[in-house]
Amino acid sequence: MVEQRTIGPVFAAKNLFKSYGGLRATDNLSLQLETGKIHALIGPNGAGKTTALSQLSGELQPDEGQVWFCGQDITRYSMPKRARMGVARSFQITAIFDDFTVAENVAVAVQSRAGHHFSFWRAVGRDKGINHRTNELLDLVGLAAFARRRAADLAHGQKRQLEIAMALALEPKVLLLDEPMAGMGPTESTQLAELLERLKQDFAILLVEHDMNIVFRLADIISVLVNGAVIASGTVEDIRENEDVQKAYLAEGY
Ligand SMILES: Nc1ncnc2c1ncn2[C@@H]1O[C@H](COP(=O)(O)OP(=O)(O)OP(=O)(O)O)[C@@H](O)[C@H]1O
Repeated sequence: MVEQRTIGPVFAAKNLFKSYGGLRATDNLSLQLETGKIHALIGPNGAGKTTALSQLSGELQPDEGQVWFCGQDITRYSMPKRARMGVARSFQITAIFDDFTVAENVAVAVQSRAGHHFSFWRAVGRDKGINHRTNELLDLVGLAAFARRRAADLAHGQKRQLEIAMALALEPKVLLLDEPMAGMGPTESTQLAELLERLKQDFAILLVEHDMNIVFRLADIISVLVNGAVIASGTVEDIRENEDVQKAYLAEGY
């Protein structure tokens, strides 16, 4: 678990811009993430959510602006470097090995964090420290009962739980979650929402999510993107009542 707390924002985007030809996909985007809070980024299709997330994770460089993590300007750092520092993007940096068991997948992630990248064939499953941490993570995400199951045989929602366990193995401070509920039924979504509620006290979380019920349930702060720009930012109540937001969503036929 992450014990260290940072006062103020752990992670911040400052005045990001990104254009594709004449199209401004990110238009002066600023936002802040704090430990213990879920900040949801919402907006109609094509509003620029994925483009924004990619600049935060390091997959994409902004044309202008900065990304800060724990007081450090990380704008020019690659995605792997940011991940090593503690900025985890789910669900794109974690690749599940289908033929490994659930526990083996988590153990590989734990071991890679511990720095044994090249010896995992020999040591996975034999190192007590790694096994202990693996079991802790499986408990945390609710997969302890499935530890010995082949990863390929998990249900869709359980794979998402496994991906979260693998992301947590890297001991991040920031979780950037890219539509975690996509493709899930109501029961699986509810389970994942409960997991995020359990996790949130220890992390600064950015949630890009289409499912408004989930957003309204989980978010402490919501920022609404339209044409790459934040048109409103505030609490669930602020955003529900905001006329510009209602118009933007109505225009899209929501
Ligand atoms: N590589 C690219 N080249 C050109 N245009 C792009 C590229 N990536 C995104 N865009 C455009 O930038 C805008 C924002 O796209 P983005 O995928 O970030 O939106 P989004 O809010 O994530 O959409 P959705 O909710 O549909 O996933 C869109 O108009 C999109 O067509």
